[in-house]
Amino acid sequence: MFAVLARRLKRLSPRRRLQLGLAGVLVLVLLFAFLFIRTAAVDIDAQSSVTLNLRELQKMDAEWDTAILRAHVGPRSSNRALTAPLPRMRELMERLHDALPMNRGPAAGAAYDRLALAFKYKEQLVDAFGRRNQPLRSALLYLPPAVASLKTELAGIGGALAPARIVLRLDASLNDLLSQILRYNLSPSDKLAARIRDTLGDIEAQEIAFSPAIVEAIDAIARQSRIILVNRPLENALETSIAATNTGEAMDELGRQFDRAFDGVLLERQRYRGWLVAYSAVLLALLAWAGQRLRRSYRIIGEVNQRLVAANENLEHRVAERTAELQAQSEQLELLAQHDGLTGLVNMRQLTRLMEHALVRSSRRGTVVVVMFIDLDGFKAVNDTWGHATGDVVLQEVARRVQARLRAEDALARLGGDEFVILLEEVGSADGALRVAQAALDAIRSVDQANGHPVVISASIGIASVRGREGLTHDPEQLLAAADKAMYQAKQAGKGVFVISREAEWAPS
Ligand SMILES: Nc1nc2c(ncn2[C@@H]2O[C@H](COP(=O)(O)OP(=O)(O)OP(=O)(O)O)[C@@H](O)[C@H]2O)c(=O)[nH]1
Repeated sequence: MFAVLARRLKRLSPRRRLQLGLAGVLVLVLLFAFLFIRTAAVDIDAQSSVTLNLRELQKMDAEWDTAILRAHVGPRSSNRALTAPLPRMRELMERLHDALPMNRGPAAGAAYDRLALAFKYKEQLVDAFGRRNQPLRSALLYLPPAVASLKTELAGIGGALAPARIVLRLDASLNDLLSQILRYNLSPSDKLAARIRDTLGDIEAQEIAFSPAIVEAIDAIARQSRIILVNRPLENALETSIAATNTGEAMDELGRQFDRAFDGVLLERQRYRGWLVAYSAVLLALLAWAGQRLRRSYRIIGEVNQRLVAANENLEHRVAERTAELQAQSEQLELLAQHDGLTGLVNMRQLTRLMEHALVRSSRRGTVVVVMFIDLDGFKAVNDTWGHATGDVVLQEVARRVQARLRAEDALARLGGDEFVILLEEVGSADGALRVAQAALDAIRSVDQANGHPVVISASIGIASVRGREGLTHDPEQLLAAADKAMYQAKQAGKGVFVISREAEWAPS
């Protein structure tokens, strides 16, 4: 699969590959961020806060129950003890409500709703309980001392005015009432209530025999007794209902739901941690693979680079060789361009250049430049008799022998065919020039055989010269033309001689 992927990637343009690479890196980073956030997404503080709130609520609820019990059985009533915890409990309920989103699913919400309903109901019941408890506590506190006080009164002046039988009966009824009320307070029942009512009726029936003060005391005792009769069972019923609200169980359920949610989050975090470890391992493997590819690429680049350097050195070597060859060829061409191929003498082009330089030098130094135009005599006959090859040998031999008679600084050129030119510089006198002409003539005449064939040749030589500044007024063509003209005169004079141009100039003797 990797190979197929790599092949497909290779087919893409570099720009597209770069875009894909960047997108890949982005996906890897996002995936890493997602996994990391999932593993870190456990707010331990929030969880602790929920647990603490719930515990505090449970504690306050238990204390509330204790306060209710105290109000129920205790001697005094305290409505404040029943209502004081309510604001804090409401606040805790609010906090738990705010923490509900930490749960997933509807179970925690339902448990919270049940608890809220139970609390609301319990609050109403406690409110009603408080309203009943107040007069009941007062009556219960009132009754024993009131009965004792009345009894004392009956034993004193208040009883002295009434018949002793009635006083005794009222005293006994009061004793019954007190014990019945106390029993009723502990365990109310309809039967006991009926007996208390009977006792009360009996007591009230005897009022007529007593003073108004005693009547008033009896009425007050009867009133308080009836309050106890009415409120005791109601209060008991309210307390039973309060106990039945079962807020404790509702809180336990809500606590279980929160614990389950927290456990779920913890499990999820462990699962994502596992994913994160696996992801990191894959990422490391990818990085190792990329590193290996990179190393391989560098190695290939290094090898290619070495080969390029070697090829470059080879190329430089070949270029140097080729340049040297071209240089040699160029020099050869230059040589060919300046020399006559048959005799190796300088040609017309080079002769012209040599003459230009010689004329400049003579004008500067005031010396004489001499040009001798040589045309062979009888050469055609050699060609015609012995062939062109033999004619060539004659030309080469003429060149060699004339050259041998000249100074190193003198020049001998072949213009073509059987025409040669001698260039002399710094010629002291006309005699000197004539000696050279004679030597050349002798050298040419000395060629008497070629290729084993007998040959007879001579030469007609025309001599021209120019001196000092005059040289500047002459160019090579003029000087050569003057020599050529003189050579023509030599031909006309019968060949085998040399003629000096009439314009020739010589150094003053
Ligand atoms: N072998 C040979 N012959 C050449 C060459 N160049 C020219 N020739 C021949 O040289 C001869 C020159 O002719 P001419 O100068 O009239 O011959 P000549 O017998 O010396 O006659 P004059 O100059 O009138 O005395 C011709 O036959 C040309 O064909 C060459 O390079 N080699």
